[in-house]
Amino acid sequence: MTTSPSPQVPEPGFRQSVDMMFNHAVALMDLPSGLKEKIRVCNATYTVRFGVRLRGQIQTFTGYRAIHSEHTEPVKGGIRYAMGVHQDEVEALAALMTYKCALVEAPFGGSKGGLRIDPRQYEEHELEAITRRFAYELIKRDLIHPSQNVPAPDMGTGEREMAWIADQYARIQTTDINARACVTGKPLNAGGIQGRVEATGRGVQYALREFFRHPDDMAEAGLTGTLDGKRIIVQGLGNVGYHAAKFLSEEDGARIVAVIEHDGGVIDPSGIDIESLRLWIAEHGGVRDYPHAQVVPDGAVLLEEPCDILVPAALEGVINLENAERIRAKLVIEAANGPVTAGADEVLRRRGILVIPDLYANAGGVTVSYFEWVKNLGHIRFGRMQRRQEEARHQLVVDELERIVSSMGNGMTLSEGFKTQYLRGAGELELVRSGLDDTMRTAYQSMSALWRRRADVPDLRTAAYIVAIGRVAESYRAKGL
Ligand SMILES: NC(=O)c1ccc[n+]([C@@H]2O[C@H](COP(=O)([O-])OP(=O)(O)OC[C@H]3O[C@@H](n4cnc5c(N)ncnc54)[C@H](O)[C@@H]3O)[C@@H](O)[C@H]2O)c1
Repeated sequence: MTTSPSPQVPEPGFRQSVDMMFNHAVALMDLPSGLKEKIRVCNATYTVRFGVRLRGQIQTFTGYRAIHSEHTEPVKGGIRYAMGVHQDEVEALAALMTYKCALVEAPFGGSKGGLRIDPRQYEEHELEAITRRFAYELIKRDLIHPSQNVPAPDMGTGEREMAWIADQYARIQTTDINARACVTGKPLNAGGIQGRVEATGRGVQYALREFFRHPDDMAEAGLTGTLDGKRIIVQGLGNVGYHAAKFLSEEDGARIVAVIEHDGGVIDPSGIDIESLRLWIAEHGGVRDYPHAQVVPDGAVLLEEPCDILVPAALEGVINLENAERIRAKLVIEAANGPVTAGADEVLRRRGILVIPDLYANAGGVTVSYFEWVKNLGHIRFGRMQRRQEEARHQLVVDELERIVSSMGNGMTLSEGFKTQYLRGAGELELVRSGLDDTMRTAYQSMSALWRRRADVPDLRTAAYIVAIGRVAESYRAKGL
């Protein structure tokens, strides 16, 4: 492990970083400057403050819902529970949602929400009361609504919070037959879809598999072969990091050589057993004292260990101007949103370290959220065909889904993989995984092809932004502002 003094260079904030990445891309696009500005800005950010009586006194909470772009509605984006939540952060995350949805052709505009709270400080019944109150504030302003604004889980929230939100919506909007489609990431028994919990980590796996089918891109990173035996470091063993690490190690033969968590890191060059570590964290609240690998108190230094693939899957800004020169991965895949700052991005590029950008890498979550939303709106059950006569019914369902999707009038279609699997009578999980795989492969190909085709496009991130912004611009051209 190496250390060096921090350079005295100003680091842009998260929102400035996203703006800088956007600006790099639009500088290479032939779009009217007014339209560029319209696409860049966040349309609106709502701040709500509300009180909840807890432990005998009233506590006041602050929450946000940012709506970046309504070029397609509903707008979509997770709700984050963390102490660091603030307006700039939700606006940056909402902007990323706009570009992410456009890149993977999920028919949504971009939004994001957050509540400034440390969820670990509250009992479950307290969190339920706070979540229901926050949801109420958003519902009464149509900031949660099946056709207007559809949240999902993000850091600090999961199925449980989404179930409370869906239930709160149904209690208020008692006549809305589409109530279940007001939020995605719900538990199965509350209108969820199989494969949503794993979706973002699964998407990271599919993204890496597709990268390893592109020898020219691999050569840029100095990588050869397949995922088998590759050394991977993961930061954050939460929803995204855990599933990515689990699938990559169990199904692709990759070796997870280090894991970084909020209270430290663990390192073992021969490979870490992800299930055992996950269990330890669940029981002990962190990695400290984990007995089966070396534990390092300052986990962040493990970002700088040599590896083939670095998977930041926790916070934004963790690879920045302070440590970018010391990163020794060949490839960084941004499973989290915004883990590499705009300044660090340039340093990594200069040093030949390839970055697979967040707007693509973690798009698995919103992709499967789209399947869940369509399932809820269609009031159907995806599932295995029982009898021959059900074939005709399956075709009817596909036709109906196509009608729903095309009636949105944004040129979107159901993927061929999804339709084929559905007509074949595959189970819901197979359908979801095949649709996700299709989506991740197609999006990678569009991003990589543009990067290869245009000498002036410096990296995959800029290519991804150009593809995404081009689609948003096209939507404005077709429908007007
Ligand atoms: N959940 C999704 O479907 C989804 C979809 C797209 C993008 N993302 C992004 O992925 C990232 C992680 O989200 P998540 O849903 O997995 O959150 P999560 O809350 O499930 O997990 C986050 C993990 O990071 C750990 N962590 C917190 N601070 C840390 C630190 N300083 N160093 C190392 N680890 C730390 C936490 O202990 C936790 O295990 C976020 O950037 C989020 O926006 C999530």
